[in-house]
Amino acid sequence: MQFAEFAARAAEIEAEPADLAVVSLLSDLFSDAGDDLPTVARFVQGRVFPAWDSTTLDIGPRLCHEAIARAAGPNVSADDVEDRLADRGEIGAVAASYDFGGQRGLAAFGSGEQDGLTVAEVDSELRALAAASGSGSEETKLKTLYGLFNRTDPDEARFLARLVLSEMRIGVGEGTVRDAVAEAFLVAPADAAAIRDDDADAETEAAARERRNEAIAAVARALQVSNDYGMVAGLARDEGEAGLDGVRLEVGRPVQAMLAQAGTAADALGEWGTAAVETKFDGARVQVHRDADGEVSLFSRNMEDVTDALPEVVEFVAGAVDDPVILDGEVVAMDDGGEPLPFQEILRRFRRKHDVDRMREEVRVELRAFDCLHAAGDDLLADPLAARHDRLTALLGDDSPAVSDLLLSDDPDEIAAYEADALDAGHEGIMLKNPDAPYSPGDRGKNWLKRKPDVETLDLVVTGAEWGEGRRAEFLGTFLLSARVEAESGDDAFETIGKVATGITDEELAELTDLLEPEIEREAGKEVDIRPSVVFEVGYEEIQTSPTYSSGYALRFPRFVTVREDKTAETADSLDRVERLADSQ
Ligand SMILES: Nc1ncnc2c1ncn2[C@@H]1O[C@H](COP(=O)(O)OP(=O)(O)OP(=O)(O)O)[C@@H](O)[C@H]1O
Repeated sequence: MQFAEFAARAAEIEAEPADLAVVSLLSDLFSDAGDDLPTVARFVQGRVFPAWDSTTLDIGPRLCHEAIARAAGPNVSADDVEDRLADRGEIGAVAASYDFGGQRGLAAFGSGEQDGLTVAEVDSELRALAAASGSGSEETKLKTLYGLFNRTDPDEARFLARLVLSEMRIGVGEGTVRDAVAEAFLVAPADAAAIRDDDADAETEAAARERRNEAIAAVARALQVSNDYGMVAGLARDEGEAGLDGVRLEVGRPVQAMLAQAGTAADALGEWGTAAVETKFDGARVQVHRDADGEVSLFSRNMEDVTDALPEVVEFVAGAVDDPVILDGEVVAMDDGGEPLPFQEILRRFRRKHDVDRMREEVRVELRAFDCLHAAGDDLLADPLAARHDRLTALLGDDSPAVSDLLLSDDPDEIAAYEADALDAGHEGIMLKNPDAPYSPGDRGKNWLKRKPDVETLDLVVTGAEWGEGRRAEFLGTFLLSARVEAESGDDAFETIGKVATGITDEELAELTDLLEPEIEREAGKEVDIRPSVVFEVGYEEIQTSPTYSSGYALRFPRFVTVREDKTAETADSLDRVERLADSQ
């Protein structure tokens, strides 16, 4: 498929306000995509790599602006691009506003043959770009990107710019892609017609809807297990539902973590009669994969590969497990006496790429596994928690400290005593889980409840900052924070809620500046806009309603706690949560 064709269809989808019509346009695009189907299914979501793959293009706004400026000609600088961005508000519109005068024009002038970019070419160039590393890689990336922009017309440039910055924003979320895959390849045309036809009789329509829902469920299950929209789209087309049903967990390919809601023992017992009670460890979520060759890999809750940062967990698993497995757990920091250390300590180890050996001496980490998703060829997602936990104990041993103790109880007093013990031992609280529930990846449902007495903090996204003054002039100082507003389409928005400047040491300011500077989108005097990507955990006294910030709320006495390196803008706290916390104060 020509990239121009992809861009035209993406523009059409973006302009379509009705959700059902978007699914239908997307389904047509998938049907027409031919060999490029997997790539197109990723591109519409602003992805080059599957969701499970933590490879990134690693292109910050600055690099993208520079590439656009180069392609736009010698009189255009990255600053000009940023000025236009301030005017137009969106990188796609900025890219489309320049005339890159690409090769398409030349080709049309010469042979008349089409020499435009193809979807496959854009994909392979971006993949090559992602693989560039080490010294000189910035320049390589810039050249590749410049080369691509140079060959685009304005419509293509719009979507290329958005794709490289992972900001596709055409109103296509994961649910839309799921429904469109089902509609394109699994729903019979007669059923699709019956659902659309206002005059279809009720029984026919209900039966058609049921079949459509079954098809969507088959796609959803395959996506949960694989986190690969491209592969699932291809399978749905080539092998139908039978192909999707055959998708299995693959050791080495992470799945999304099951999440928890806040809740109490009374909630748990009222709902399930008996609750599975566990310690809530104050660490970082880790998914452990050990393949048939004994190779161990570790992933964060964002499915990012953190294997190299945690060698002692790798060594422990390699020594303790003989079968291929996927385990879910928490990695915790311990002091020399085996007491748990605060969460901030584990963050000094997690995702670390340098000085791992030195840090290993400073902060000791251990695994606390609490779930087993796969063991020795068996996928266990659909099994009840109690059975999965038995499997975990069988693997690691009954009294292994690496396995969470699981208490099955229907007695509120017993649960209260368990909670008191957990807190006494320095843990964060307890988890209450439905012992009969399956493992539902990515789901923050009611089957896992978390209970912690600590004052609440918020995980907010940094969307702006101000350069400091005097001896802090080289550092970003005051940080503007935003809460996430979930959109059906998947294009989250971010609404401001406050600024934080308290609780940060000079050393931290330098680190935060290094972290945030590449994400700067615009500068005006001392103020900068920052691409939503870094998450701060922030404490506060109270949440107030306030007209000062776009969320309608403000934080009283906000203070910086830590950078949530294990979170991304998409997993930061939502405005809904802020509202709930404000209501419950
Ligand atoms: N025994 C356990 N079972 C499940 N999760 C646990 C357990 N012990 C600790 N956890 C951690 O608790 C997290 C859920 O609660 P918490 O609110 O602390 O996390 P969060 O990252 O701040 O928020 P959230 O996960 O709700 O977005 C899990 O993601 C996991 O990392």
